[in-house]
Amino acid sequence: MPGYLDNGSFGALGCKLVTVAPNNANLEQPLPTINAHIMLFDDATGVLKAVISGTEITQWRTAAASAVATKHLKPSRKFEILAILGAGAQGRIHAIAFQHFFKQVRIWNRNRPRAERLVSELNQSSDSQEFKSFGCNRECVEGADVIVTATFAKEAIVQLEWLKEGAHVNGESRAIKVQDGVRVICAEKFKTAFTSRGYNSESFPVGAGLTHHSELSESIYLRGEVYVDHRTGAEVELAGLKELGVEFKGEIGSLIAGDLSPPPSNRITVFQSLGMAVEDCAMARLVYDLYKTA
Ligand SMILES: NC(=O)C1=CN([C@@H]2O[C@H](COP(=O)(O)OP(=O)(O)OC[C@H]3O[C@@H](n4cnc5c(N)ncnc54)[C@H](OP(=O)(O)O)[C@@H]3O)[C@@H](O)[C@H]2O)C=CC1
Ligand SMILES: O=C([O-])C1=[NH+]CCC1
Repeated sequence: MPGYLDNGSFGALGCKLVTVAPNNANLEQPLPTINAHIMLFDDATGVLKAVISGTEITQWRTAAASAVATKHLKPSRKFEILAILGAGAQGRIHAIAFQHFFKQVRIWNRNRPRAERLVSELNQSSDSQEFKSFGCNRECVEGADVIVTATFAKEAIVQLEWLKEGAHVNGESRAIKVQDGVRVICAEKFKTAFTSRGYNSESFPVGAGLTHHSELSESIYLRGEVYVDHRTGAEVELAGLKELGVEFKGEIGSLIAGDLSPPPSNRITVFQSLGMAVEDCAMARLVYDLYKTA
């Protein structure tokens, strides 16, 4: 993921290399599923300045982007309940980052003991918020003001009729349309991981029109007001949604810049996050500057 932040005093030129290996969580000694490194270059000379671990940066900057999207899409709403689907790395960091704006944080995970472990960890470190694990995704979502989906589910795990009026959803998983003929060459050991995500050929994953509509039901995208982080990326990576007739209302950056107004507060809103390289570049630059002044 190459990126360039064109800013005189806070410029950053970088490239993140990121791998996704969903089976890492099942290892005897579990490893993060998403591992990353960021190469940070001098933005004037192009000289390499640092190679920075990007695993935690990816976790935090993704939750930060969702928080900013939530704030700008729902500027006047008072929140009480947050529902997080997925108790992996993203679920955990979203809970930590969002907790102060909610009275109750609900966490659902396909494998419930993992949600219970996370809830127990979070309750120990907080005395004001209530963290609660849920065994049923519907119960977790119903009544929530804000929902975060952070799983590798290939079927919808949130339905439109479960959402209350004015709810906001941060969808982390990409809705990928793999184009016909596209092939990703991957190591033998990752084949199981791809199979478990719905790809089913010897040469993984073969596109052949495969549409991965991610975690939200199509009706949520069709009835909600859908915003993205990066329109150009969304046109490609969310091509399957566009074909369904989903309209991307705009980028979160345009709301922040004041070029767009937030939708009426009673509308269901969706931030479909793709992840942007400039987010990683900005974070790498911050880390680098802190390191140099420490
Ligand atoms: N938009 C962005 O910028 C970014 C998006 N992401 C996305 O966020 C998501 C989570 O990533 P991360 O937290 O790092 O991954 P983790 O491996 O740490 O967590 C994965 C989570 O997904 C759950 N899960 C896996 N398969 C399924 C399934 N078929 N149905 C329901 N739940 C499932 C796991 O549950 P269990 O414990 O039961 O296995 C676990 O809760 C991924 O889709 C990833 O691509 C990640 C980084 C950046
Ligand atoms: O933006 C990102 O780094 C990622 N998005 C999905 C997996 C990793």
